[in-house]
Amino acid sequence: MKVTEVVLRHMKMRMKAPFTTSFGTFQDKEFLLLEAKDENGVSGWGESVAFHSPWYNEETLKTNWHMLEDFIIPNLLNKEMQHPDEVSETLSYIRKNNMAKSAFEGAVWELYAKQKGIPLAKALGGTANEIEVGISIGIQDSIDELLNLIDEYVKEGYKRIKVKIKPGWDVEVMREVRKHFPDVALMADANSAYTLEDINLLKQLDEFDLMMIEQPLASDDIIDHAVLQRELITPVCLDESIHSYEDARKAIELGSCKIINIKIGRVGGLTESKKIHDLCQERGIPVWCGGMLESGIGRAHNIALTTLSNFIMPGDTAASSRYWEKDLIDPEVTVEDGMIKVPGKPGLGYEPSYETIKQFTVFEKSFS
Ligand SMILES: O=C(O)CCC(=O)C1=CC=C[C@@H](O)[C@@H]1C(=O)O
Ligand SMILES: [Mg+2]
Repeated sequence: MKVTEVVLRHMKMRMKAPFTTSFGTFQDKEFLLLEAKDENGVSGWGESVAFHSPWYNEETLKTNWHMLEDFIIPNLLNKEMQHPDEVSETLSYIRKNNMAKSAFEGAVWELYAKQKGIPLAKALGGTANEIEVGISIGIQDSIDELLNLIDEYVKEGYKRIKVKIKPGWDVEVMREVRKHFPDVALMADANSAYTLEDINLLKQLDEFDLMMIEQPLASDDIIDHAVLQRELITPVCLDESIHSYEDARKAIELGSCKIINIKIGRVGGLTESKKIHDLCQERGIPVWCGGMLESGIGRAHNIALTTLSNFIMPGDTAASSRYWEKDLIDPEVTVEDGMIKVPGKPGLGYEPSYETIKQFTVFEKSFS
Protein backbone atom coordinates (compact mmCIF):
# COMPACT_ATOMS: atom_id res chain seq x y z
CA MET A 1 0.00 0.00 0.00
CA LYS A 2 1.40 3.40 -0.99
CA VAL A 3 -0.07 6.91 -0.84
CA THR A 4 0.95 8.62 -4.06
CA GLU A 5 -1.13 11.81 -3.68
CA VAL A 6 -2.67 13.75 -0.79
CA VAL A 7 -5.32 16.44 -1.18
CA LEU A 8 -5.53 18.61 1.93
CA ARG A 9 -8.67 20.74 2.25
CA HIS A 10 -9.44 23.57 4.70
CA MET A 11 -13.18 23.23 5.28
CA LYS A 12 -15.71 25.63 6.78
CA MET A 13 -19.19 24.41 7.70
CA ARG A 14 -21.93 26.35 9.51
CA MET A 15 -23.45 24.39 12.37
CA LYS A 16 -27.24 24.45 12.77
CA ALA A 17 -26.93 26.00 16.22
CA PRO A 18 -24.16 27.50 18.39
CA PHE A 19 -22.28 25.02 20.60
CA THR A 20 -21.36 26.24 24.08
CA THR A 21 -19.02 24.54 26.55
CA SER A 22 -17.23 25.72 29.68
CA PHE A 23 -14.71 27.33 27.31
CA GLY A 24 -17.08 29.39 25.14
CA THR A 25 -19.41 29.36 22.13
CA PHE A 26 -18.95 28.82 18.37
CA GLN A 27 -21.13 28.00 15.35
CA ASP A 28 -18.70 27.86 12.42
CA LYS A 29 -16.68 24.64 12.27
CA GLU A 30 -13.38 25.00 10.39
CA PHE A 31 -11.32 21.83 10.03
CA LEU A 32 -9.05 19.89 7.68
CA LEU A 33 -10.08 17.01 5.45
CA LEU A 34 -7.36 14.72 4.11
CA GLU A 35 -7.84 12.61 0.99
CA ALA A 36 -5.08 10.04 0.42
CA LYS A 37 -4.94 8.40 -3.02
CA ASP A 38 -3.05 5.18 -3.80
CA GLU A 39 -1.31 4.24 -7.05
CA ASN A 40 -4.65 2.91 -8.42
CA GLY A 41 -6.42 6.22 -7.73
CA VAL A 42 -8.42 4.77 -4.82
CA SER A 43 -9.07 7.36 -2.08
CA GLY A 44 -9.04 6.99 1.68
CA TRP A 45 -10.39 9.83 3.83
CA GLY A 46 -9.39 11.26 7.21
CA GLU A 47 -10.55 14.29 9.20
CA SER A 48 -8.55 16.46 11.60
CA VAL A 49 -10.67 17.32 14.66
CA ALA A 50 -8.43 20.26 15.65
CA PHE A 51 -10.55 23.36 16.19
CA HIS A 52 -9.83 26.81 14.77
CA SER A 53 -8.59 27.97 18.19
CA PRO A 54 -6.63 26.03 20.89
CA TRP A 55 -9.42 25.84 23.48
CA TYR A 56 -9.77 22.04 23.59
CA ASN A 57 -6.05 21.22 23.30
CA GLU A 58 -2.90 22.90 21.96
CA GLU A 59 -3.59 21.99 18.31
CA THR A 60 -5.39 24.19 15.79
CA LEU A 61 -6.35 23.93 12.15
CA LYS A 62 -3.28 25.99 11.26
CA THR A 63 -0.81 24.00 13.37
CA ASN A 64 -2.24 20.86 11.77
CA TRP A 65 -1.78 22.27 8.25
CA HIS A 66 1.85 23.10 9.09
CA MET A 67 2.54 19.65 10.58
CA LEU A 68 0.88 17.84 7.67
CA GLU A 69 2.52 19.92 4.92
CA ASP A 70 6.00 20.19 6.41
CA PHE A 71 6.44 16.85 8.26
CA ILE A 72 3.71 14.23 8.07
CA ILE A 73 2.93 14.16 4.33
CA PRO A 74 6.63 14.34 3.27
CA ASN A 75 7.39 11.44 5.65
CA LEU A 76 4.65 9.18 4.29
CA LEU A 77 4.11 10.11 0.61
CA ASN A 78 5.19 7.20 -1.67
CA LYS A 79 6.26 5.13 1.36
CA GLU A 80 5.50 1.41 0.84
CA MET A 81 3.45 0.18 3.83
CA GLN A 82 2.07 -3.27 4.67
CA HIS A 83 -0.27 -2.08 7.43
CA PRO A 84 -1.69 1.23 8.74
CA ASP A 85 0.07 0.62 12.09
CA GLU A 86 3.23 1.72 10.26
CA VAL A 87 1.92 5.30 10.05
CA SER A 88 2.19 5.93 13.80
CA GLU A 89 5.52 4.05 13.89
CA THR A 90 6.91 6.32 11.14
CA LEU A 91 5.59 9.45 12.88
CA SER A 92 6.70 8.45 16.40
CA TYR A 93 9.65 10.91 16.22
CA ILE A 94 7.14 13.80 16.06
CA ARG A 95 6.13 14.95 19.54
CA LYS A 96 2.36 15.27 20.18
CA ASN A 97 0.43 16.85 17.26
CA ASN A 98 -1.91 13.86 17.57
CA MET A 99 -4.84 15.33 15.61
CA ALA A 100 -2.61 16.10 12.63
CA LYS A 101 -1.17 12.56 12.70
CA SER A 102 -4.64 11.07 13.09
CA ALA A 103 -5.97 12.81 9.97
CA PHE A 104 -3.38 11.12 7.76
CA GLU A 105 -3.51 7.78 9.60
CA GLY A 106 -7.30 7.60 9.34
CA ALA A 107 -7.11 8.01 5.56
CA VAL A 108 -4.53 5.22 5.36
CA TRP A 109 -6.71 2.92 7.48
CA GLU A 110 -9.60 3.49 5.04
CA LEU A 111 -7.34 2.84 2.05
CA TYR A 112 -6.17 -0.38 3.72
CA ALA A 113 -9.75 -1.55 4.36
CA LYS A 114 -10.75 -0.74 0.75
CA GLN A 115 -7.75 -2.65 -0.61
CA LYS A 116 -8.77 -5.65 1.55
CA GLY A 117 -12.36 -5.23 0.36
CA ILE A 118 -13.69 -5.07 3.94
CA PRO A 119 -15.45 -2.46 6.11
CA LEU A 120 -13.10 -0.33 8.23
CA ALA A 121 -14.96 -1.71 11.28
CA LYS A 122 -13.85 -5.25 10.36
CA ALA A 123 -10.30 -4.10 9.55
CA LEU A 124 -10.14 -2.71 13.11
CA GLY A 125 -11.38 -5.98 14.60
CA GLY A 126 -14.90 -4.71 15.28
CA THR A 127 -17.75 -7.16 15.84
CA ALA A 128 -20.91 -5.05 16.27
CA ASN A 129 -23.29 -4.58 13.32
CA GLU A 130 -25.08 -1.68 15.00
CA ILE A 131 -24.00 0.69 17.77
CA GLU A 132 -25.83 2.51 20.57
CA VAL A 133 -25.32 6.28 20.59
CA GLY A 134 -25.99 9.16 22.93
CA ILE A 135 -26.05 12.88 22.40
CA SER A 136 -24.09 15.80 23.85
CA ILE A 137 -25.90 19.04 24.63
CA GLY A 138 -23.99 22.29 25.01
CA ILE A 139 -24.68 24.85 27.75
CA GLN A 140 -28.02 26.56 27.07
CA ASP A 141 -29.35 30.04 27.90
CA SER A 142 -31.90 28.60 30.33
CA ILE A 143 -32.81 25.38 32.11
CA ASP A 144 -36.14 25.29 30.24
CA GLU A 145 -34.31 25.35 26.90
CA LEU A 146 -32.11 22.49 28.12
CA LEU A 147 -35.13 20.47 29.28
CA ASN A 148 -36.87 20.97 25.92
CA LEU A 149 -33.77 19.78 24.05
CA ILE A 150 -33.45 16.72 26.28
CA ASP A 151 -37.13 15.92 25.75
CA GLU A 152 -36.61 16.11 21.97
CA TYR A 153 -33.57 13.83 22.00
CA VAL A 154 -35.09 11.31 24.42
CA LYS A 155 -38.08 11.07 22.05
CA GLU A 156 -35.65 10.49 19.17
CA GLY A 157 -34.38 7.50 21.16
CA TYR A 158 -30.83 8.57 22.02
CA LYS A 159 -29.51 6.10 24.57
CA ARG A 160 -27.69 8.62 26.79
CA ILE A 161 -27.86 12.35 27.45
CA LYS A 162 -24.64 14.28 28.07
CA VAL A 163 -25.05 17.70 29.67
CA LYS A 164 -22.25 20.24 29.82
CA ILE A 165 -21.64 21.76 33.23
CA LYS A 166 -19.51 24.60 34.62
CA PRO A 167 -19.45 26.61 37.87
CA GLY A 168 -22.87 28.24 38.18
CA TRP A 169 -24.45 25.77 35.78
CA ASP A 170 -24.15 22.44 37.54
CA VAL A 171 -25.94 21.09 40.67
CA GLU A 172 -29.22 22.98 40.26
CA VAL A 173 -29.28 22.22 36.53
CA MET A 174 -28.68 18.50 37.07
CA ARG A 175 -31.28 18.44 39.85
CA GLU A 176 -33.90 19.89 37.47
CA VAL A 177 -32.88 17.50 34.68
CA ARG A 178 -33.10 14.46 36.96
CA LYS A 179 -36.47 15.68 38.32
CA HIS A 180 -37.91 15.88 34.78
CA PHE A 181 -36.17 12.77 33.50
CA PRO A 182 -35.91 10.35 36.47
CA ASP A 183 -34.91 7.33 34.37
CA VAL A 184 -32.80 8.70 31.52
CA ALA A 185 -29.15 7.59 31.20
CA LEU A 186 -27.51 10.87 32.17
CA MET A 187 -23.93 12.18 32.43
CA ALA A 188 -22.14 15.50 32.88
CA ASP A 189 -19.10 16.85 31.00
CA ALA A 190 -17.21 19.63 32.82
CA ASN A 191 -14.34 20.13 30.35
CA SER A 192 -11.89 20.83 33.19
CA ALA A 193 -13.97 23.67 34.68
CA TYR A 194 -13.35 22.64 38.34
CA THR A 195 -10.50 22.10 40.82
CA LEU A 196 -10.18 20.01 43.99
CA GLU A 197 -11.42 23.07 45.87
CA ASP A 198 -14.83 22.27 44.32
CA ILE A 199 -14.83 18.72 45.73
CA ASN A 200 -17.85 19.34 48.00
CA LEU A 201 -19.84 20.77 45.12
CA LEU A 202 -18.91 17.85 42.85
CA LYS A 203 -19.91 15.38 45.59
CA GLN A 204 -23.43 16.86 45.42
CA LEU A 205 -23.68 15.42 41.90
CA ASP A 206 -23.67 11.94 43.48
CA GLU A 207 -27.32 12.62 44.32
CA PHE A 208 -28.37 12.32 40.66
CA ASP A 209 -27.27 8.79 39.76
CA LEU A 210 -25.12 9.97 36.85
CA MET A 211 -23.37 7.42 34.61
CA MET A 212 -20.22 9.50 34.97
CA ILE A 213 -18.69 12.93 35.38
CA GLU A 214 -16.43 13.60 32.38
CA GLN A 215 -13.13 15.48 32.85
CA PRO A 216 -14.04 17.54 35.92
CA LEU A 217 -10.47 18.73 36.64
CA ALA A 218 -7.44 20.05 34.69
CA SER A 219 -6.93 18.77 31.15
CA ASP A 220 -3.42 17.48 31.91
CA ASP A 221 -4.18 15.91 35.30
CA ILE A 222 -4.48 12.34 36.56
CA ILE A 223 -3.29 12.92 40.16
CA ASP A 224 -6.09 15.19 41.41
CA HIS A 225 -8.65 13.09 39.50
CA ALA A 226 -7.50 10.08 41.59
CA VAL A 227 -8.11 12.08 44.78
CA LEU A 228 -11.54 13.14 43.49
CA GLN A 229 -12.53 9.63 42.34
CA ARG A 230 -11.86 8.29 45.86
CA GLU A 231 -14.34 10.87 47.21
CA LEU A 232 -17.06 10.38 44.60
CA ILE A 233 -19.61 7.61 44.14
CA THR A 234 -20.13 8.69 40.53
CA PRO A 235 -17.49 7.29 38.12
CA VAL A 236 -15.00 9.81 36.74
CA CYS A 237 -14.50 9.58 32.97
CA LEU A 238 -11.34 11.07 31.46
CA ASP A 239 -11.27 12.76 28.05
CA GLU A 240 -8.68 15.56 27.65
CA SER A 241 -6.21 13.95 30.12
CA ILE A 242 -5.71 10.82 28.02
CA HIS A 243 -3.46 11.40 24.99
CA SER A 244 -1.96 7.92 24.64
CA TYR A 245 -1.86 4.29 25.76
CA GLU A 246 0.68 5.28 28.40
CA ASP A 247 -1.59 8.01 29.80
CA ALA A 248 -4.44 5.47 30.02
CA ARG A 249 -2.19 2.91 31.72
CA LYS A 250 -1.05 5.44 34.36
CA ALA A 251 -4.58 6.79 34.96
CA ILE A 252 -5.91 3.26 35.51
CA GLU A 253 -2.96 2.38 37.82
CA LEU A 254 -3.63 5.52 39.90
CA GLY A 255 -7.41 5.02 40.00
CA SER A 256 -7.93 8.43 38.31
CA CYS A 257 -10.99 7.21 36.43
CA LYS A 258 -13.40 4.31 35.99
CA ILE A 259 -14.32 5.11 32.37
CA ILE A 260 -12.37 6.50 29.40
CA ASN A 261 -13.74 8.56 26.48
CA ILE A 262 -11.65 7.59 23.45
CA LYS A 263 -11.40 10.28 20.76
CA ILE A 264 -9.43 9.10 17.75
CA GLY A 265 -7.83 12.49 17.03
CA ARG A 266 -6.93 13.22 20.66
CA VAL A 267 -4.90 10.00 20.98
CA GLY A 268 -3.23 10.17 17.55
CA GLY A 269 -5.27 7.77 15.49
CA LEU A 270 -7.03 4.41 15.19
CA THR A 271 -3.96 2.28 15.99
CA GLU A 272 -3.49 4.02 19.38
CA SER A 273 -7.27 3.98 19.96
CA LYS A 274 -7.27 0.19 19.54
CA LYS A 275 -4.36 -0.15 21.98
CA ILE A 276 -6.20 1.93 24.60
CA HIS A 277 -9.40 -0.04 23.97
CA ASP A 278 -7.57 -3.35 24.50
CA LEU A 279 -5.83 -2.12 27.69
CA CYS A 280 -9.14 -0.92 29.13
CA GLN A 281 -10.77 -4.24 28.26
CA GLU A 282 -8.02 -6.13 30.13
CA ARG A 283 -8.42 -3.81 33.17
CA GLY A 284 -12.23 -3.77 33.26
CA ILE A 285 -12.51 -0.11 32.27
CA PRO A 286 -15.45 0.56 29.89
CA VAL A 287 -14.82 2.95 27.02
CA TRP A 288 -17.02 5.00 24.70
CA CYS A 289 -16.29 7.07 21.62
CA GLY A 290 -16.31 10.82 22.13
CA GLY A 291 -17.21 13.35 19.46
CA MET A 292 -15.55 16.51 18.18
CA LEU A 293 -18.47 17.88 16.16
CA GLU A 294 -17.12 16.02 13.15
CA SER A 295 -18.36 16.04 9.60
CA GLY A 296 -19.56 12.72 8.24
CA ILE A 297 -15.99 11.61 7.46
CA GLY A 298 -14.90 11.81 11.10
CA ARG A 299 -18.31 10.50 12.21
CA ALA A 300 -17.80 7.43 10.00
CA HIS A 301 -14.41 6.73 11.62
CA ASN A 302 -16.04 6.98 15.06
CA ILE A 303 -18.73 4.50 14.04
CA ALA A 304 -16.14 1.98 12.82
CA LEU A 305 -14.11 2.25 16.04
CA THR A 306 -17.22 1.91 18.22
CA THR A 307 -17.82 -1.62 16.85
CA LEU A 308 -14.95 -2.93 19.04
CA SER A 309 -16.24 -5.04 21.91
CA ASN A 310 -15.31 -2.85 24.93
CA PHE A 311 -17.21 0.15 23.60
CA ILE A 312 -20.01 -0.82 25.96
CA MET A 313 -21.33 2.67 26.73
CA PRO A 314 -23.19 4.92 24.25
CA GLY A 315 -20.86 7.47 22.63
CA ASP A 316 -21.29 10.99 21.21
CA THR A 317 -21.72 10.00 17.56
CA ALA A 318 -25.06 11.62 16.82
CA ALA A 319 -26.79 11.80 13.42
CA SER A 320 -25.36 14.11 10.72
CA SER A 321 -28.55 16.16 11.10
CA ARG A 322 -27.62 17.00 14.71
CA TYR A 323 -25.13 19.56 13.41
CA TRP A 324 -25.34 19.85 9.62
CA GLU A 325 -27.98 21.04 7.14
CA LYS A 326 -25.99 19.00 4.59
CA ASP A 327 -23.17 16.60 5.48
CA LEU A 328 -20.15 15.71 3.32
CA ILE A 329 -21.08 12.04 2.91
CA ASP A 330 -23.71 9.97 1.14
CA PRO A 331 -25.68 8.51 2.79
CA GLU A 332 -25.61 10.75 5.85
CA VAL A 333 -25.30 9.20 9.31
CA THR A 334 -28.78 8.49 10.65
CA VAL A 335 -29.86 7.33 14.09
CA GLU A 336 -32.93 5.11 14.51
CA ASP A 337 -34.08 4.69 18.13
CA GLY A 338 -30.60 5.53 19.38
CA MET A 339 -28.90 3.03 17.09
CA ILE A 340 -26.61 3.42 14.05
CA LYS A 341 -26.39 0.54 11.58
CA VAL A 342 -22.73 -0.12 10.73
CA PRO A 343 -22.20 0.03 6.93
CA GLY A 344 -21.15 -3.25 5.29
CA LYS A 345 -19.33 -1.77 2.29
CA PRO A 346 -15.50 -1.64 2.06
CA GLY A 347 -13.82 1.25 3.84
CA LEU A 348 -15.88 3.82 5.76
CA GLY A 349 -19.06 2.64 4.01
CA TYR A 350 -20.13 6.21 3.36
CA GLU A 351 -19.21 7.87 0.05
CA PRO A 352 -17.71 11.40 0.07
CA SER A 353 -19.95 13.87 -1.73
CA TYR A 354 -17.39 15.76 -3.85
CA GLU A 355 -19.93 18.43 -4.78
CA THR A 356 -20.73 19.22 -1.14
CA ILE A 357 -17.05 19.02 -0.17
CA LYS A 358 -16.26 21.56 -2.91
CA GLN A 359 -19.06 23.82 -1.64
CA PHE A 360 -17.51 23.98 1.86
CA THR A 361 -13.82 24.04 0.81
CA VAL A 362 -12.09 27.32 1.69
CA PHE A 363 -8.70 26.28 0.29
CA GLU A 364 -7.06 23.08 -0.94
CA LYS A 365 -3.62 21.89 -1.91
CA SER A 366 -2.48 18.68 -3.59
CA PHE A 367 0.79 16.94 -2.67
CA SER A 368 2.33 14.27 -4.90
O1 LIG B 1 -19.37 15.73 18.70
C1 LIG B 1 -20.29 15.78 19.56
O2 LIG B 1 -21.48 15.69 19.29
C2 LIG B 1 -19.93 15.99 21.00
C3 LIG B 1 -18.96 17.12 21.14
C4 LIG B 1 -18.61 17.33 22.58
O3 LIG B 1 -19.38 17.03 23.47
C5 LIG B 1 -17.32 17.88 22.87
C6 LIG B 1 -16.47 18.26 21.90
C7 LIG B 1 -15.29 18.98 22.23
C8 LIG B 1 -15.10 19.42 23.49
C9 LIG B 1 -16.20 19.33 24.43
O4 LIG B 1 -17.12 20.39 24.25
C10 LIG B 1 -16.99 18.05 24.29
C11 LIG B 1 -16.21 16.92 24.91
O5 LIG B 1 -15.30 17.21 25.65
O6 LIG B 1 -16.55 15.75 24.70
MG1 LIG C 1 -15.36 15.71 26.96
